[in-house]
Amino acid sequence: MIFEESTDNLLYVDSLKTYYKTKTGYVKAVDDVSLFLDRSKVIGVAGESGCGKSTLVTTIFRVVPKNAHIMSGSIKFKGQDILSMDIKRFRKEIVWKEIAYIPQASMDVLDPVYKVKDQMLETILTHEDVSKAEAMERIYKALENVGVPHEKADMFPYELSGGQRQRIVIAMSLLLNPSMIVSDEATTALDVITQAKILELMKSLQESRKFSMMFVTHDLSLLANVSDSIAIMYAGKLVEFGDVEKVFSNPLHPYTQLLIRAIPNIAMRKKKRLVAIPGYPPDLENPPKGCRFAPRCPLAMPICNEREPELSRAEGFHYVACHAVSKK
Ligand SMILES: Nc1ncnc2c1ncn2[C@@H]1O[C@H](COP(=O)(O)OP(=O)(O)OP(=O)(O)O)[C@@H](O)[C@H]1O
Repeated sequence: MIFEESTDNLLYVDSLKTYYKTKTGYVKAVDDVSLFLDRSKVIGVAGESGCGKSTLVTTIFRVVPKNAHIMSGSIKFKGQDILSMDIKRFRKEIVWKEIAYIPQASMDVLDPVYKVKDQMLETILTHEDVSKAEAMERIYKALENVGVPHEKADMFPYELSGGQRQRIVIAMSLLLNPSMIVSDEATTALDVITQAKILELMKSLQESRKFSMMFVTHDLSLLANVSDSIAIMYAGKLVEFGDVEKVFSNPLHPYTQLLIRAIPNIAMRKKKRLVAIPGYPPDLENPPKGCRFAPRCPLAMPICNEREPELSRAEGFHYVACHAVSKK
């Protein structure tokens, strides 16, 4: 247990291991990950495709594929272990009501054969004992909050644009006033202008409604303006975790440094060339013995190929798992 549990923690993930069983072994998709999210705060989880972000999210929601195994660890929400909770109770009391989900593809939440209002009604009526009229009033208010006209409630999802659908999913996620929203690449499929608007909307709703948010993305640049803390994942491991200002102004892990240097900056473009990270992430069925980033790391030392670095505190709320940093 690296982080001491506190009453400020809304979500507390401790030493979580979620592996996928294959014909030849186990894919170590989330491998000993610990992190926390405080009440009314935003955590950004970033890393390249395949580093285990979605596996972390599906483990929290208990919707992992059949071949996934939670090997060890725990996830606490408001102090209660949600992995060992009875699944029916979890679905009734936690999903949507306490933790809501905004996925990358809004169609994963919106059923194409039902009108928007019918899906929103169902979300309310399966969890709460309110009249249909009351529920409709809440739906219109929720749509207003995300800038979608009332008449769109009578449409089918395919009659709406991608941005409108994403706004509706955001409205749906807030219908039951959850304490936490998990957004998994929720803006990735949108054009940059719509993406910026949706991000702004999510941030302003988060500030006014004071829910916590886990914002998962492969695009680190999106996190600077929305997050309070940042968790960087690499090949199933958490390699850096800390206060957003600290991570952006003083990235400690060589992988985080490269990720930040890979962010395009229009103002800097003439002076600085973008740096692509050489090589590929390892095979998670047979990851390297020591640090999983060592084969791509410009600072790798012999110990990095031998021993796995542990996440440890650098200073204040800033943690890193790197032998080169702990040697400094
Ligand atoms: N059902 C599965 N069976 C076996 N391996 C899987 C399964 N689902 C995912 N994986 C593997 O687990 C690892 C983590 O995948 P995951 O989808 O969690 O990563 P990610 O960071 O969310 O990637 P992306 O951004 O591309 O969605 C990858 O190596 C992936 O190939």
